[in-house]
Amino acid sequence: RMGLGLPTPDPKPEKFGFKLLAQDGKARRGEVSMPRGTIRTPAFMPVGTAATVKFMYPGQVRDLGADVILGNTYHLMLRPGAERIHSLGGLHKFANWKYPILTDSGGFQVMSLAKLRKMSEQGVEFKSHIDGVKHFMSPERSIEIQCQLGSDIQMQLDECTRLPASEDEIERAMQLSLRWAERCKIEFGDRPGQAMFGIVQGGDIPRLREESAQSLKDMDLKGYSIGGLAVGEPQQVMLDMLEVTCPVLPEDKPRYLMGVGTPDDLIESVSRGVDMFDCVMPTRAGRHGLAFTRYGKVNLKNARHKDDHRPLDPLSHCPAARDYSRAYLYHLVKSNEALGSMLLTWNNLAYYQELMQGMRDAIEAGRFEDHKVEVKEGWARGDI
Ligand SMILES: CNc1nc2c(CC[C@H]3O[C@@H](OC)[C@H](O)[C@@H]3O)c3nc(N)[nH]c(=O)c3cc2[nH]1
Repeated sequence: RMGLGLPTPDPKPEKFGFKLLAQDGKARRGEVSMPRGTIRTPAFMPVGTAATVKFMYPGQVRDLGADVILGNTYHLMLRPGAERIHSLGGLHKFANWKYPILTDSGGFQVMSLAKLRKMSEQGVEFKSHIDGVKHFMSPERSIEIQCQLGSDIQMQLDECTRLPASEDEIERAMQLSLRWAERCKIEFGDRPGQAMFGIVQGGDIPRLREESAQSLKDMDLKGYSIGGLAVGEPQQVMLDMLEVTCPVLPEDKPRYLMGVGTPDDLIESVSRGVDMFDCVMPTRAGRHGLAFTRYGKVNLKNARHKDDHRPLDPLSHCPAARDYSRAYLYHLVKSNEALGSMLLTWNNLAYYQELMQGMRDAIEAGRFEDHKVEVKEGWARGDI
């Protein structure tokens, strides 16, 4: 891959596992291994919601250093359908991505996208936002769908509370999610090469975060997601909840912060003990003319780039950052040309993977805090 450290191809691991390779303060360098491959952590997982990382070829995503991508149960069960993907050989074959895939359980999307929902202890009845067809999503059904997709890392069905919310509301949803985690664990059963992660809830209430994390730890799961964050709360609240949650979670299991985040979110969360991340930010921002670089953000919709012959970043490994002028990118974005979305998505995913590689190297070298300062100074310096 483009100058990004190749993972040492260890013999095909039969079982899902996590190895902690180095620590620097609370920052962790590790490896999540499974039959389809190894995830180098801290890891950023590009989002491929509808079985595609938008405007990217799978090989391109891989060449940037992505060890794993995301799929989404809610979207794929509605279209093209989990049974259809299963009969076509599963999601890896369908999307031509032979490496690990992590799928979300659909809980988040049911609450944010579906219409006419009816929640109960049993599960959630909802109507598709695409064609209005009625569906029922239970913990068991979510795991069944993720198994039909062939997902390597599966999520429990949970209820993610939006913030701000009352303590009672947060507690109710957190307790329900714990009961659903138990049911998902039973449904998932014994699959040595795959994992099902529990999802810590508890909103912005430390007591509830600790209770959720401790209860999930007692279930002895293969990995732990931290949910219910990046739902509108200030960054400091999110970081405070990480300070409360990570110390309760087992050291020897991966921790995945869902839906996060900006480059600053990533570096601050790694320094508080998070291993895995997913976010639509780099891909969605790319489609809206926004470039992430080592010099900070560059908004290619801004007329100040009209005559700027400089590339986004001459030091980047990525052709999108090196071989095209800002003036040209401005022109593509203003003309709503597909190549604009393609090049900015490519640049942004390249930057996110470079950011993660830099953190992995810094933790191994025991210089994470210094590295954090250097990276933030680069953003502050602004444009080259
Ligand atoms: C953006 N902030 C955020 N996203 C979140 C997601 C969806 C991520 C999933 O949603 C899609 O991106 C929006 C991708 O497919 C991704 O896998 C969550 N999913 C579950 N099950 N539980 C949560 O508590 C949760 C919290 C989130 N906070």
